[in-house]
Amino acid sequence: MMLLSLKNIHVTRRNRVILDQVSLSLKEGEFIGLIGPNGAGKSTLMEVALGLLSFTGQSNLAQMGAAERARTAAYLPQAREIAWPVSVEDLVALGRIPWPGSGRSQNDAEAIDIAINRLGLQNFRKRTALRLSGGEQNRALIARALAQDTPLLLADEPAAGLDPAQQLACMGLFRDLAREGRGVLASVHDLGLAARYCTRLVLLAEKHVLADGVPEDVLTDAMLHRAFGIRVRRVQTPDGLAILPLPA
Ligand SMILES: Nc1ncnc2c1ncn2[C@@H]1O[C@H](COP(=O)(O)OP(=O)(O)OP(=O)(O)O)[C@@H](O)[C@H]1O
Repeated sequence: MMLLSLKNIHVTRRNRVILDQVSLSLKEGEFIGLIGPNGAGKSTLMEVALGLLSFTGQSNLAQMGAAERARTAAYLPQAREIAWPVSVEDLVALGRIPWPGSGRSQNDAEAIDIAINRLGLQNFRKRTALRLSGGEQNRALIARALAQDTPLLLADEPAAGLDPAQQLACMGLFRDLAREGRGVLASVHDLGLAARYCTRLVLLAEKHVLADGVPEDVLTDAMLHRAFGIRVRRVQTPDGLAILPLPA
């Protein structure tokens, strides 16, 4: 089933064209890594998809009412803001707001437990989220998105600020969610993580989708040089492809 359908997206910010003729679709079971240089428009595209920014073109999510959209797509924004001194458990429970019971039903309790366990936050449950480290707060916010229990998850640089083990756990979690039948769109800067964990990569640069396909077809020398101005060293490991960026 198609979960996300963006067609001919055009975005202008402060009289500057940021995205032009961008189309992207995502089906259940896919974990798409959105890659591209700083400023390419990855966050912009996610905000547009959710109807949070004005644009021309079509987004199936932006066409939905707020309640339906909140039950279809969870969103981890790039700015990891926790506004109040709530416990991790209460923060994660906020993900349940779109559902009947607003955090207090049996379903809510189960979804909150699952999210806390999958992010390894059991020992932080009663802690004030504002007093966690940056990486721990990030995991709590991913748990909030997971508790929303939506078929689609949009995550803006979910692995940013996580230690290497937590980066692997985070990417592994998203891969598992896709294997369980959800769809995940996540912006990723680490090309090796993107290559190993994503089912598909979409490379945004020069206002367009420069490449869209399986990782080995997108991460070509020519594309990486064009989009990032780098060359790379590739190492095949038993765990998949490792990519070392090098100056051109
Ligand atoms: N509030 C804003 N007003 C005007 N321009 C903006 C605003 N926010 C972002 N931009 C511009 O839009 C472009 C795309 O930004 P965006 O944050 O979507 O890029 P990105 O690919 O997510 O980058 P990064 O990898 O650095 O997170 C950039 O050129 C940026 O300067």
